Amino acid sequence: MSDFSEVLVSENSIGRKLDEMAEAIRRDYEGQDLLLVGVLKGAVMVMADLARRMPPHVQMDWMAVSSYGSGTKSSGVVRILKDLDADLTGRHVLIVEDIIDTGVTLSWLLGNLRTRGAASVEVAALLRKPKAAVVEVPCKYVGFDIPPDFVVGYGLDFAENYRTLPFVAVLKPEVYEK
Ligand SMILES: O=P(O)(O)OC[C@H]1O[C@H](OP(=O)(O)OP(=O)(O)O)[C@H](O)[C@@H]1O
Ligand code: HPA
Ligand SMILES: [Mg+2]
Repeated sequence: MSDFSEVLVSENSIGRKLDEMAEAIRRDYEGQDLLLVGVLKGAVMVMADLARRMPPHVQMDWMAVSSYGSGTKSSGVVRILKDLDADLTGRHVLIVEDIIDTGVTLSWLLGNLRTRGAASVEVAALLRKPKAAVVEVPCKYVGFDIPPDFVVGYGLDFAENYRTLPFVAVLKPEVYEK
């Protein structure tokens, strides 16, 4: 029996949306020094696919933060597990995220990165759950607004599983309630 109640965003729709987002980003940052900051682990897929649509002087760096642990509810406490290698002074930074759910992670991360002297700090997120927002986060590039269900796939996990799926699906509640 499938663990999913529905495929919410297909592999093809993700590809087409990333084409649009990448074009907007390329246009907005043309001729500027752009650093993409991926938030591990969830943003691995979106970062890899977005970065491949960027010109060659766009750079990537990674930060690992975690607030969900192995469950489906935000702990509300964000921990840095790995910090950036890059110095952000004077750089245009675009945080790349898989999902904005409560907004707690990004709101904390924006606050943190904005203290590091960057020329600008903006956000690109593939998914956003407007009805789950606890904190409003300014997000310049959004792929899809989705309902407040727990989703997995394309980098998103439940207890580290399902990240490898090429699509985004709604996880049946009986999978995480057992
Ligand atoms: O808007 P929020 O409610 O804060 O949720 C969004 C964050 O939660 C997930 O990360 P998680 O903490 O599960 O770590 P992971 O990326 O390693 O799965 C996701 O990748 C986002 O970073
Ligand atoms: O819906 C979600 N699924 C997986 N990880 C998440 N982290 C925040 N929201 C989610
Ligand atoms: Mg997670």
